[in-house]
Amino acid sequence: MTLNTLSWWRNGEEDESKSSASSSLMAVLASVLAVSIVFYLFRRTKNGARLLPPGPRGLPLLGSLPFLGSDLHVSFAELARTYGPVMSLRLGAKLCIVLSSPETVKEALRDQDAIFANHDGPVVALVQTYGGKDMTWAPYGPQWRMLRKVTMRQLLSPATIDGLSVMRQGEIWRMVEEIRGKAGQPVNLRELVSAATFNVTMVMLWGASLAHKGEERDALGREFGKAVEDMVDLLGAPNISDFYPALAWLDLQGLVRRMRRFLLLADRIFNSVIEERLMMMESCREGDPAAAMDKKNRDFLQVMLDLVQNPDPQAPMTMDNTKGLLQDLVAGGTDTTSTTVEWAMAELLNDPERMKTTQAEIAAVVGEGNAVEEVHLPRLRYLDTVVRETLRLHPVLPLLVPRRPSTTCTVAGYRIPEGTKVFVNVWAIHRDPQVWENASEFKPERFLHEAGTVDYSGNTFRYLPFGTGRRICPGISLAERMVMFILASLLHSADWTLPAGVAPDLNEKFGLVMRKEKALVAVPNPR
Ligand code: HEM
Repeated sequence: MTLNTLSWWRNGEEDESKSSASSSLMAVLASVLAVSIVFYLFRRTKNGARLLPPGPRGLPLLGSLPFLGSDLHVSFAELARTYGPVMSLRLGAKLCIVLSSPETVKEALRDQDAIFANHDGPVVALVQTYGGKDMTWAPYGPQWRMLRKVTMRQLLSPATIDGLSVMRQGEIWRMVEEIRGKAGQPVNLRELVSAATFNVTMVMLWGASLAHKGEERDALGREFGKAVEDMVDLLGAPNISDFYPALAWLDLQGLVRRMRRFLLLADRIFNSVIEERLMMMESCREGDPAAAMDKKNRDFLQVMLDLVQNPDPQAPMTMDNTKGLLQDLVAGGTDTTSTTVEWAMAELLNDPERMKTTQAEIAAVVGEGNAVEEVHLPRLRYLDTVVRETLRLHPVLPLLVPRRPSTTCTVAGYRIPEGTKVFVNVWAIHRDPQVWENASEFKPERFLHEAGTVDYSGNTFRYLPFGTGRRICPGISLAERMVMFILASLLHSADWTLPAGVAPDLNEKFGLVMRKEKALVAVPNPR
């Protein structure tokens, strides 16, 4: 093209004066080109990084989109073998970076934590959260800080979590009853566990409003639980609007429309529980002692509404923030927890010896015939390693929540431009044979030997099931407790086997939350 352009200039040369004008113009063009090159090189040198990270070239307009399989984490891991632990590629119009080693993640998310503190949310996330009024999708800034502080201090603090243990226990014991009633029959463990997790989350969120509602509350749980699962799938669905932001207004796949339908349902439920609670609070103020809520056992909703009504001047909380946080806690707390339990059960069903070891420990700590209680959990050390190993092989968010650097920066000597979408391939790091011995094997014992060196804190960059840095999951201690409690209760209530003729399978299905491809079905045999 350059040659053609130049020949176009030459074709126009008719006499000497024109030729000299043309020479001057060529000189000007050459100077502009030279200055641009120097400026370009200088910009790259100033950032300390000369180039974008290596990566596949891709096609014009489409980038690498046509070449990626449906399991994005696996495609990224395969490409990283060729291009290295910092890789760049285009997905449609979007420049993306993939980090796939403990060193590069540490350099980005710890050493440059503030730059990488924005999540890069999909278009549908803003619809789901009243325009980003929640914590997960809020940009890193004052609103996020306020919501994070409130959540850590008031909702997910050890005191609040302890205060709600009786409520959790009640729900899990109901699940155990259901299992006993189905002895010898195949049970869909995904449905059972996600219903139980959802009920536990609901009682923690607005338990006081559910205390007397029996069947009505179970029906609500089923309807809302299924809707939340679909909503989480929508958050992870590939969306043309995310790859080509200029086309977002067309909503070509109708994903925004689907998210709006979910929001209508969520809003109806949130508004009705909030209105009911506000009426309760009003009666309480008017002196009706039956309406007063035990201060110690306040559920999450009560804590949030108290904050809306008596705002902390440094952290003013609005009704939209309340509903946004409810969305975060429902989405963040249910699917992640039940998916982890399902993977752990799938691994143990695949490994009967380790299933026996786990059950023997639970029986020794809890006692045959007794119900599991949360006080038993700290003594279940082997079960703890089973959970850690499950989260290593099956990190529920295999690419974490993508980040968006707020300024151009450098990782491993490469330039990471502001505004790119940065994926952290935790799945690949957790299965990297250079990082883990016998990386693809399920060996919980490795965590007995690694005790104290590998934890959930996000400071061990080869193990990041809850992420790292400022955006690390705020629900770690609740998640740990719920996963352990549900698993211990399942394993103590029955001897589980796969249905006759069914082979163990551990196939994954990629999504924001990575589930088993097929729901796990198993038979609870009386012990
Ligand atoms: C096994 C269960 C869970 C796993 C594996 C998990 C994992 C994660 C991960 C990987 C992130 C992203 C971190 C990052 O970007 O670095 C995250 C964020 C988050 N999680 Fe969890 N999580 C679990 C349970 C929970 C629970 C029980 C809650 C609350 C009830 C919760 C609430 C959140 C919230 C609100 C965020 C967004 C934080 C922010 O943007 O600042 N999660 N979680």
